[in-house]
Amino acid sequence: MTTLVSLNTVCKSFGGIVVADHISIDIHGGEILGLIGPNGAGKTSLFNLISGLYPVDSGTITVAGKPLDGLPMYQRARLGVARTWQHMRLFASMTVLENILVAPRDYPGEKISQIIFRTKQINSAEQALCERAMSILHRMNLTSIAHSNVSDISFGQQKLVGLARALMNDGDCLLLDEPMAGVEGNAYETMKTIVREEAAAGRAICVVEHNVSFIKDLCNSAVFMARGCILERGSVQTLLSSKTLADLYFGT
Ligand SMILES: Nc1ncnc2c1ncn2[C@@H]1O[C@H](COP(=O)(O)OP(=O)(O)OP(=O)(O)O)[C@@H](O)[C@H]1O
Repeated sequence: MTTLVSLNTVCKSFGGIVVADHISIDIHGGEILGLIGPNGAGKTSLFNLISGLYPVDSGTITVAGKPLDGLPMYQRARLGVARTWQHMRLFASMTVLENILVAPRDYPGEKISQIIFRTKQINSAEQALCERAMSILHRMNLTSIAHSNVSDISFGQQKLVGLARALMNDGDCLLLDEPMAGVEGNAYETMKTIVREEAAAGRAICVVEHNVSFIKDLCNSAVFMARGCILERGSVQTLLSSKTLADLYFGT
């Protein structure tokens, strides 16, 4: 198995709050790794460090062998780091399709010289992006709402749009931050299917999720975090059958 995402002794503190304390994790292509732990454990912070929202204090992160150190978010996205957000961050006044089209890895026509001299290529690249976005929506059974305003669709559909936007990156690393929170019914099943398909396509996927049955269903293994530390890595079943970890997680 190829290691696609690698964190090596990553540390990060905000003042006195330690969110990452010498974190080392490898995620292989095709793997779905669950990241579980109580509120405030540092799970989302880890995603923020990988995606470049915050710089690490020390340690290294590589994706497909390329170091991300010091790179801003957009350059990490270009290297194949894609993520969803706990609070979706969709553009409320835009359509579903427009929300997805903001997120390819490269935009055609970013340079003024291309816009002037290569209009045809830009048009066909934009057409290809549009087709790609529609094919992702098709996989999610959402083509009928492609032109709906994103604020007019259901919460579960909005969560899927957040995932669709991340999939536009087509990268090696997919970070899913609480994809199932508030999602039920068809959207829940679709989310599971798509995440499985993306792993089967060889991506390294990490899921932060409090929905334990989703994690049990989907993840090959899981990491248990608390107070910025990894306490244990193993199967979800094993982690949750540990009384110490269950006590920490559920506060029982
Ligand atoms: N930018 C920041 N500045 C200061 N403190 C922060 C910052 N980001 C996160 N924290 C703190 O770091 C700790 C870990 O937060 P984080 O969101 O990573 O936890 P989490 O495990 O994802 O929790 P939850 O399951 O509730 O989403 C929390 O105490 C949080 O308040």
